[in-house]
Amino acid sequence: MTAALQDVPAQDAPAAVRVFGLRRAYGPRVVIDRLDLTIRRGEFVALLGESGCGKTTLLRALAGLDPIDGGRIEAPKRPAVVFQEPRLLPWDSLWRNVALGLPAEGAREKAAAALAEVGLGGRLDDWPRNLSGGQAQRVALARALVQQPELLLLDEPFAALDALTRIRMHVLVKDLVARHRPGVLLVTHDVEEAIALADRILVMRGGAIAAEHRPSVPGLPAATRATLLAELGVVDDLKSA
Ligand SMILES: Nc1ncnc2c1ncn2[C@@H]1O[C@H](COP(=O)(O)OP(=O)(O)OP(=O)(O)O)[C@@H](O)[C@H]1O
Repeated sequence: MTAALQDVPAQDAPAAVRVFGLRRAYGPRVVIDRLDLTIRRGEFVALLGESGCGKTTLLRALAGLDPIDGGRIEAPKRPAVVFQEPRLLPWDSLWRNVALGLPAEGAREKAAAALAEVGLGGRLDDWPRNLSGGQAQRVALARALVQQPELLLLDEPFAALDALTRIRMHVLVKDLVARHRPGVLLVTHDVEEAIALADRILVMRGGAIAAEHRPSVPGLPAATRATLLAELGVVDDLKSA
């Protein structure tokens, strides 16, 4: 990821992923249906939607973890993924967990730099069992970032953390994304989290992107908690939100 990208407005940045007419079905049940989506480098996109609407299915398809049944996904590079659970290998030290999949030469140095970026620079030779939930998630983030991804996929990575740790992680992730400029797709159930982090909030319904909000662009409709809750069907209409 180049420093020059810092200066490129998000709408002109190269695409981290483009999705055209995506379709994914489990047997007769069509979960994703003609879904289009572009995420640009440096753009932080949050994906909200009712439970079971297909958010994780979309993320796993983008990650290349599951097959697709139609349409096209164009990503210049393999995306990195952080899940709700850190998924660290208990028998490997922290630096080896981060360096997993890197060429051996320079792996420890790269892992050390990534761990330093998430505030765990002194813990290279420590073990996953000695970490708190928040620290383990930091290692998972370091493991994703060390790949220098152009697209970072986050599947409810903060959902299992306590409220204060979650806020600390928000600050950290925002900072890391500002520095490395991957495109980000964050799947979350947390409307406040989406508003706090995202440049663009997408609402998924009926297998596709049903609505889009931009919390921070002056002159455009604000993505407020109320509009998003109404969009998600949590409240009946905007007046009662
Ligand atoms: N491997 C599978 N086989 C069959 N059906 C599946 C499979 N995985 C997911 N589904 C179904 O596909 C639909 C979408 O699931 P998915 O996990 O993508 O939703 P989600 O929006 O991420 O849900 P949540 O917010 O609860 O995590 C659900 O109805 C689910 O039951």
